[in-house]
Amino acid sequence: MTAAVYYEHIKTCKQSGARLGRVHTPHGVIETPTFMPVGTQATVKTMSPEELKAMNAQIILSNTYHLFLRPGHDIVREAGGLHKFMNWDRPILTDSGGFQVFSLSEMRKITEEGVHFRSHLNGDKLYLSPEVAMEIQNSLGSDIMMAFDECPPYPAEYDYVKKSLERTTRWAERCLNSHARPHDQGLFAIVQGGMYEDLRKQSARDLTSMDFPGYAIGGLSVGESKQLMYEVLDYTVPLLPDNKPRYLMGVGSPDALIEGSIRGVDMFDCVLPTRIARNGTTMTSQGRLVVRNAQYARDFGPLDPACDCYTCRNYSRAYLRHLIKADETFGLRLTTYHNLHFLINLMKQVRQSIMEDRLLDFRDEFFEQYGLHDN
Ligand SMILES: CC(C)(C)OC(=O)NCc1c[nH]c2nc(N)[nH]c(=O)c12
Repeated sequence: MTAAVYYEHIKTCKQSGARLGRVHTPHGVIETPTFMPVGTQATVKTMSPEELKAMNAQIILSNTYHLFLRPGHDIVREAGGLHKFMNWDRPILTDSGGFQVFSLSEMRKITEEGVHFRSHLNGDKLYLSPEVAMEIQNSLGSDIMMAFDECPPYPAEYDYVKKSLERTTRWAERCLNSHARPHDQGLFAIVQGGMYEDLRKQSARDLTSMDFPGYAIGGLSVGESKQLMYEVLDYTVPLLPDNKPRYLMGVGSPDALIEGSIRGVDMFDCVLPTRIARNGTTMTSQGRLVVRNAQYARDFGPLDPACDCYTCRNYSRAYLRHLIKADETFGLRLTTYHNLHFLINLMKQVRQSIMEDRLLDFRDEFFEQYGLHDN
């Protein structure tokens, strides 16, 4: 019986070492490298499933922590699972809640068993552990589940990071042992280890010895410089098996997506495109454009002349600026649609460049146009 989630290598870019691949899941095949729109509370904010399909979103991310707190994973299970609940029939990846507990909730206590914390919504005393995180993700019925981990703060002392990654490894084993549906849900382990090379190697070695269907790199994009993040990737990605998907968590600026792909990463997620859209900041082929700025009041051209998305084909910068200034929901929808389309289209160009063995050339062209000369 083949595993529910497996990686198919298509080719390696002769110029950059990046790879073209497919991740097979129970709800469909994902062409990689790919960017995953974030739908934390069972919706990619302001987007309908039809719009996400129109822009060719292949897979979306949702969060165990948030759905555990609200509406409760039992309701989602009774609805027939997350795909049915949110009317999305393509792949879903759920994050495990570990990271969100540490970044969202107060009054938390970490023990070997798990984490006691208070809901950031109503202060209720709650508990998450590897076993509970697996039970929740089983109820959600996501195609790819993440192991329950601790993402240490940055910066963090060597000893703290070492103890934390060793517990994260023990938690990963408990997730593997309590996985009820390994044949229809793929469980990815999460490599931690902060910015310490020997700890990243220890985490990768211990987790890859347990043979998970896929591996994520956590604990990056936590405030470190991009150069330091790329350095950590340079020595961490090669430690991961080349026949399994590699997922860099929380990373999504255009340059980081290209640099991560060059280093062999297959999957990315980030709230950036949806979050900045809601305050009128957009990603265009000429770089970031804050469409709410006064200079666009009488600019009747498209947001991005080089873009063929619904927003750029039908509306002007002046109209978008007006909607955002007037706090009109439609404005948020239009900027969100464009930003997601921009990143999804960027990854399509990355895959095309890998196919043509010219990803480094593409990076230089993109950086030049996008105004990223300093990288
Ligand atoms: C600050 C942002 C969110 C941009 O990045 C990170 O924190 N990056 C790390 C990260 C994101 N999501 C995760 N999920 C889990 N289970 N573990 C993690 O380490 C992470």
